[in-house]
Amino acid sequence: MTANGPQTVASSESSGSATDAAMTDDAPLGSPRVDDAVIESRDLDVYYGDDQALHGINMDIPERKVTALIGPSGCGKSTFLRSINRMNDLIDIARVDGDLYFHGKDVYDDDVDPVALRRKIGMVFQKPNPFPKSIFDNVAYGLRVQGKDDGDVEKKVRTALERAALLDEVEDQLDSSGLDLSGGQQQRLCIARAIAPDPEVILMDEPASALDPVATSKIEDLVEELAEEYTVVIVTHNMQQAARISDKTAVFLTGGHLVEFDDTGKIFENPESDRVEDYITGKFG
Ligand SMILES: Nc1ncnc2c1ncn2[C@@H]1O[C@H](COP(=O)(O)OP(=O)(O)OP(=O)(O)O)[C@@H](O)[C@H]1O
Repeated sequence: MTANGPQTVASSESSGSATDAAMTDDAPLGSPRVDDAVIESRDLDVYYGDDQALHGINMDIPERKVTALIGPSGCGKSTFLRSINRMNDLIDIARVDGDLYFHGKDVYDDDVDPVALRRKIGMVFQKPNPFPKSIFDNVAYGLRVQGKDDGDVEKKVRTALERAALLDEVEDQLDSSGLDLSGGQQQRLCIARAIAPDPEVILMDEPASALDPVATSKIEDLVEELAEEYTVVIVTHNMQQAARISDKTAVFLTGGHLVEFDDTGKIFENPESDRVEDYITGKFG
């Protein structure tokens, strides 16, 4: 990853239609654009009915790094996350304007199949939500939908469980219900389910907030390991967690504005924005 200096713009062949919006007054401080971006958001607005939840979001998400989205409740972190793999399509009143590129292709183009997109950009939710099926069948689910044959499924299920740091704990009980696992194990099962179809990006919406400290620490270790193979975007309320595990941090503030986006060390040690500093130091939010 090559970060640009504050308020600078790297040329991006993959998003030739994008404007230099990062240079406008609304541009976030820091480095909204990076050279090895896999996801590029350009002037992204999201509305729920008449209410605008996100305003002109410009952000490049680097490949195989952890990008954390932080900010006070209701500032639009989850909305932005759901925009990336079009989960907002499932909310009737949600509407998206602007551009969201994945490898240079706008995911909102008419010819993009959202289901295929979500195989490339998987998601893990706040509350572990295994299907009422066996551990094996939970992880195999997406592969079977893709029509993989049984031998392939078996191998990929084991690989996914291993990558999710769960295989050792469940190897002898793959036929038991996923619902019988502990909360932390269930969340790792959901991570295995998300990575089994071989996505490139994993979106995580507060994946550890329902877990105890030990389970949280396992998920944090796992997130860092996953970034060796996947691009990870994680929403968290926990600033220490963002500081510990992410490479880049985006700070959203009230009203749905991205105020600052930069290397995590910079955001936490020397943010450009006074509002971000106040938020980080707990003066509000
Ligand atoms: N399904 C929805 N229908 C209508 N409004 C919504 C919907 N989801 C979110 N919103 C509104 O959009 C704004 C942003 O919400 P969002 O959940 O994205 O924020 P957030 O930063 O993730 O909050 P939190 O940290 O509390 O999860 C809020 O005003 C919220 O009320």
